[in-house]
Amino acid sequence: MSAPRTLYDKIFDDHVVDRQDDGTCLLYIDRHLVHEVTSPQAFEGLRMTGRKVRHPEKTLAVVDHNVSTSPERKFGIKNEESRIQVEALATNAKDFGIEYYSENDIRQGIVHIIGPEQGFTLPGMTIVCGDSHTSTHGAFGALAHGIGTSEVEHVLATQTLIQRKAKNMLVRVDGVLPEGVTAKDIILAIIGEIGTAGGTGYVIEYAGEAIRALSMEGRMTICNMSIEGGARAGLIAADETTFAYVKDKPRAPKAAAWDAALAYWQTLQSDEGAHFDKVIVLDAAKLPPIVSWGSSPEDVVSVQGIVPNPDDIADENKRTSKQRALDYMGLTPGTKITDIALDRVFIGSCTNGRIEDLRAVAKVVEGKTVSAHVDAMIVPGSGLVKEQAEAEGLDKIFRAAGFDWREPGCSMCLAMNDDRLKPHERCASTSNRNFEGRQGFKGRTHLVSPAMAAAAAIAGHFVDIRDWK
Ligand SMILES: CC(C)[C@H](C(=O)O)[C@@H](O)C(=O)O
Ligand code: SF4
Repeated sequence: MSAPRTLYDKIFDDHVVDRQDDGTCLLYIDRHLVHEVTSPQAFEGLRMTGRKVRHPEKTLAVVDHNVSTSPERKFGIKNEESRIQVEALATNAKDFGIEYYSENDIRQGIVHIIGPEQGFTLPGMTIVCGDSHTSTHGAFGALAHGIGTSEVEHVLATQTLIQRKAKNMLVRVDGVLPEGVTAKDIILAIIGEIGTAGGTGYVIEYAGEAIRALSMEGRMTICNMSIEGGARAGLIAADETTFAYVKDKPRAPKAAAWDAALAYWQTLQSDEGAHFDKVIVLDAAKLPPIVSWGSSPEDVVSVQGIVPNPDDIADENKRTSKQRALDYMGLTPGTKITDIALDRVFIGSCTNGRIEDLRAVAKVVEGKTVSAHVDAMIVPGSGLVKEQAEAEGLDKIFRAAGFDWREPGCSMCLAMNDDRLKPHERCASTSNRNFEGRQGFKGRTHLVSPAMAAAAAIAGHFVDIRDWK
């Protein structure tokens, strides 16, 4: 009998093409997603050396970061820099024979939303993209992680990647989530617990009753933010929920190929007794809705809490950095989280821009009105999410409540397109990063779940969604 292995061990082993004595491995890559920001130099590299893309059919390109989310975008991108980057990807995709979703294609959207929608993302695969939030795809029991531009070129040319094995971490979330508490709150709580460096050198497998109970959307939210916890990737073993989501997706295997794939996918679980180098256990029943107060995703507190006091921190470096975060955020220690007033609300991103997120928002805001001093926008993660939301009449609910309903893209998750905060504007955001300047120069970001962002838009300040009527 061979030693018990983790899910990560199994997927890794199944993709090793070559293993050197020092542990350096060459891994086969099943799927490569490409966006406009990290690919131009990679394609340029291929051109300069006269190389082709090894497997165009295992590569999919989409524009997301730079696209405008205004309906006007069908008349062309105004911003010169963005237009050049978007046009470069269109040209590269054409020249190298790669399927490409332009901003006018219904299938366009954030790279980590469109992969799963198309069935391009499947269990057991190795998936890479020149983007840190590639960890999202781990929700399907796939080994998925971000790579740099030189690695993008390497994968384009060879369909392989040089990797060393990471360590195994298990995060087990037991129990049942209380009403109003979501996948976003679970992952924010985990990052609050382990810190942004807690996952460094690890691949995290999420397991336990609360994880099993999540939809694919919720699982993607969790795996998406593995990177904010410092991990190389996040994984959730595929199960009936996964198979039901994947089945009949455009690129999923069909007929006999489906049966064969399913038989393999069902073997992809951590074995009983498999070794994890680090184990964290959380009780879902004890989790509150969470709000970030600082400029790091680990700066989190319960919505019922207060802005913490850096003076209470013993470590001097940490104290200084948290004081700086408070100054940046314009917050005073001791302020109740529910007393923090907002200027902007952003609902979207690859963390929370899927249909289930929009349904949760609609449930909160139906028949209500956005606060007079809040500017609130909702950005579907893809054209298909937008189409589905509109088929369900969600756009009407959003518009009637005073939300701006936009075209798909990364939008105000990062200040790389027209959607951004003005200096000192304070925003409740469903995205994943709250670094200084992330949503715009001197902008102030508070990370929350979609339901919490929706309630904050209506009330004009944070409210405990568990009390929402
Ligand atoms: C622009 C891109 C390279 C970047 C990433 O790698 O994550 C972006 O998607 C982000 O979320 O900061
Ligand atoms: S939505 Fe945000 S986190 Fe996701 S890929 Fe785009 S910029 Fe990165």
